[in-house]
Amino acid sequence: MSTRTPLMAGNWKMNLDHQQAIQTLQKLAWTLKDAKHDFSAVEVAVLPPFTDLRSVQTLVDADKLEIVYGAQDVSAHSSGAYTGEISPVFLAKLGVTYVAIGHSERREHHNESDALVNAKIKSALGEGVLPILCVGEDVDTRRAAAHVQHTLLQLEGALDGITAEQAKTVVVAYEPVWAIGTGETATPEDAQEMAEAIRGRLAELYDQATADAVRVLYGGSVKSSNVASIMAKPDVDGALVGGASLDPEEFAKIARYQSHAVGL
Ligand SMILES: O=C(CO)COP(=O)(O)O
Repeated sequence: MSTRTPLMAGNWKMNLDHQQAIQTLQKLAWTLKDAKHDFSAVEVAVLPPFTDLRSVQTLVDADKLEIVYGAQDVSAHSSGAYTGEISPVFLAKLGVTYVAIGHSERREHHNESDALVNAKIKSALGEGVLPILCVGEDVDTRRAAAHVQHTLLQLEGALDGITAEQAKTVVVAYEPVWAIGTGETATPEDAQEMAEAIRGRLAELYDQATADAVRVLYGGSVKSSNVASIMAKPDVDGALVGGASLDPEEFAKIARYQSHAVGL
C-alpha cells in the first residue's frame, strides 16, 4: 500500500478573474464541506492566475479552508530586472503551496526548455514552494512509440542537480499533450505505464525511498466520470485537472472519487 496522499490539483489556466476566483473557491469549499471531505485522505489544490492569488489567500485564511493553492509558473530568478516575471519570494509570501512548472502550454507557447524548467524548479524549491513538474509527449512522439523515452528525458533534465531530499517534495504530473483539452483521455493503462516508468527512473536517479515518496499525477481530460479508473492504478497519485476544475461541483466530485467509486 502506498503511503502517498493523493493530490487533486485544479489548473485554472488563464480563466477566472479574482472575483470569479472567490466565487468558485467558495463554492468548491462549501461542496467539499457538505460532503465532509477528508483533506488528509485526498489533498485538494487550486492553481489560479497570479492576479487571483491575493484574493484566494485572503479567503483561505479568513474561512480557514483546508484547500491549498498554487501558481501556474514562477521566475527562475528571485528579484531584479525581469519585467513581467513573478518571483518565488512573492509566491511564498502569498502562502502558495505549489507551483506548476514546465506545463506543455508554456513549453509550446513560451519555448520553455528543460534547462529553464530545471532553473525554475530550483528557484521554487529555494523558497519552499513545491513544484508540480509537468512532463509528457505530443502525438507524434506517441505514434513513434518514443513517449516513455521522451518523458523520462524531460524528467531527468528538470531534476538535474536536485538532491534526493528536494526530489521527495516534487510532484510530477504526466500530461500527454494529445490528451489536454481534447476530451481524449489516456487510458488508465497509459497513465500507469508512464507513472511506473517515472517512478522507476526516480529510483535509478536517487533511491527507492525517494521514488516511493514522489507523487505522480495524471493530467489530460480528467473528469468525474473517468477519474476513479485512473486513480485505481497503483502508481497514479492524483490528477492535474484543467477544464473540469473550473466547475466547482465537478471538481469536488473529482476530489471525491473514492465515494462515487463505491456508489455513495
Ligand atoms: O493541462 C491540463 C492540466 O494542467 C489538462 O487540461 P484538461 O483537463 O482541460 O484536459
